[in-house]
Amino acid sequence: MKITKDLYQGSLALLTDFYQLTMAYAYWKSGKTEQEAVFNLFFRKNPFQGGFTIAAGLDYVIDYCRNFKYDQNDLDYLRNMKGKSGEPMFEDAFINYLGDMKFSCDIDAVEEGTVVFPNTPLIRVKGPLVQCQLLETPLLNILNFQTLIATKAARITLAAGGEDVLEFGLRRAQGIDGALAASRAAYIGGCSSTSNVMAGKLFGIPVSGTHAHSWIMSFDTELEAFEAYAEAMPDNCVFLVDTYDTYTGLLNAIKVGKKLQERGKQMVGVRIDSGDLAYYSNMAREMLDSAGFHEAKVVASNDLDEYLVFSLKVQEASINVWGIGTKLVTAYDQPALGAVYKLAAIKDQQGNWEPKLKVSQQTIKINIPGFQNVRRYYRKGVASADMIFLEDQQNEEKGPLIIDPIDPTKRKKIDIGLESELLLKPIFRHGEKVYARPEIHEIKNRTKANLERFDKAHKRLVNPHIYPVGLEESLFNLKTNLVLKAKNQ
Ligand SMILES: Nc1ncnc2c1ncn2[C@@H]1O[C@H](COP(=O)(O)OP(=O)(O)OP(=O)(O)O)[C@@H](O)[C@H]1O
Ligand SMILES: O=P(O)(O)OC[C@H]1O[C@H](OP(=O)(O)OP(=O)(O)O)[C@H](O)[C@@H]1O
Ligand SMILES: O=C(O)c1cccnc1
Ligand SMILES: [Mg+2]
Repeated sequence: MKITKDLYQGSLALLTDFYQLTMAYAYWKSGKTEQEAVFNLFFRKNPFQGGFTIAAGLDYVIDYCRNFKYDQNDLDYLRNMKGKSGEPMFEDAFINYLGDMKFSCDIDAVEEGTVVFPNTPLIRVKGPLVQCQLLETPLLNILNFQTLIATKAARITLAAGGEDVLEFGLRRAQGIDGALAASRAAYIGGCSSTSNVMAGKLFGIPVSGTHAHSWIMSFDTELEAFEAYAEAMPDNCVFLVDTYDTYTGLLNAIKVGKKLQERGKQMVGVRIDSGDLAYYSNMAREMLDSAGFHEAKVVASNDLDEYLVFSLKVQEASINVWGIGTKLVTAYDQPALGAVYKLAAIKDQQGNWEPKLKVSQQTIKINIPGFQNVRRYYRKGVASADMIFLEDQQNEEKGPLIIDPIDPTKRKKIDIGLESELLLKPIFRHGEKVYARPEIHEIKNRTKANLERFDKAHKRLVNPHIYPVGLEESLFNLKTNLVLKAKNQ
């Protein structure tokens, strides 16, 4: 297993776009490597046309930054890179500089499992320009995917109304790493367990599983297959009842369930993986109930997503547990979040922060300049607005006005004295971790608790009400002036 061994145990410093290294070299040649900069990572639109997003991936980022070091193999690889002329791409002194580089940034981030919205920084990286730059690609790689999948899982589990959702995605996930990261993020987003045993081992996620059609097909009869399974796994019997005929399958499951009872064991439930899931789940419930198996679960699977879960609920299907794979772990209807990482400010020779702006014809693509933080306000315990502000201009007493970054006619006055919290928490200071990494179960609980603090209107699957996120007035003015200045250049 050379590939996986190299992937997970070697240095990940080269897991980056080559242009980060060409820029790093050019920064070094220009004497700019140590100039202090601040970058923000944010996305522009909630995925799946939804009304919210769940932040995930920070724990990977922490690992990545703590281990950020070019090892000898990395340096040799770079030393051997040749330009078009056949000359080495990078001077030796630069390679040595990379070898000596020690991660020394300040990082502030939104904790995993937090509900987040477009345009607010999920991560703020402050430090030497070259280090901030080199972190762009890996940070985006990690956070884009895990945040996307955690959000998908949250949508699905909301649709399931608190019932168990089992993540079954490994076989159709985007490769090995995609599968592992997806299982982790799906758990954070609200799934109860994963079928991916390695994810269970690596992340401490509960693992669960039933059995496949092949198990049934390997016997002469379905009944024999159920009996043999019950013999082998008396405490873990979820019988897959649809291999031949679901009605007969249910009769067989009940027969074996009764035998289990005689042994003092309980059948956990049945699984239905084809056909009309509303019709067959209701049939299963009725048959199980009349046989006295009131506690037995009806598990359903087969190409499910949040919309089908919602529809099956409306149809009053008797499903208690949802097995969901492909559409969850591949984020089927939106395969990328589209978060970006932009320079927001740089320190000038005098040590003053100079806000930076990337202009664009599309207003949505103009970044928010300056050294920012985000404050979330709650009214009677319910989240009511997020304010992006310049960290050195906190003014709590005033009762700020927030202005929509895209449509400045949308404004909201925040009342004085509302409960509030800062969303960006200190993670690293001068390269040292200052954040206690929470357990994955704690993160999952945060997702649930966070979602409960938002109005239903933001959580519905289609046409959600847009949650207000705005720029504090002085930040809005700064941005507007910079845009006007840039356009007049
Ligand atoms: N009551 C229902 N309402 C809406 N969608 C449903 C309902 N029951 C099942 N579905 C969905 O309809 C699709 C049916 O899939 P498909 O056409 O592959 O049939 P199938 O039953 O899986 O067939 P096969 O037995 O060949 O696997 C699946 O995505 C399934 O989740
Ligand atoms: O449908 P998903 O959400 O991806 O969930 C996982 C699916 O994987 C398994 O069968 P598989 O699809 O491999 O075979 P089958 O459809 O022929 O049963 C399982 O029975 C589910 O149907
Ligand atoms: O345990 C299961 O039932 C399972 C696991 C993976 C994929 N489909 C089903
Ligand atoms: Mg299938």
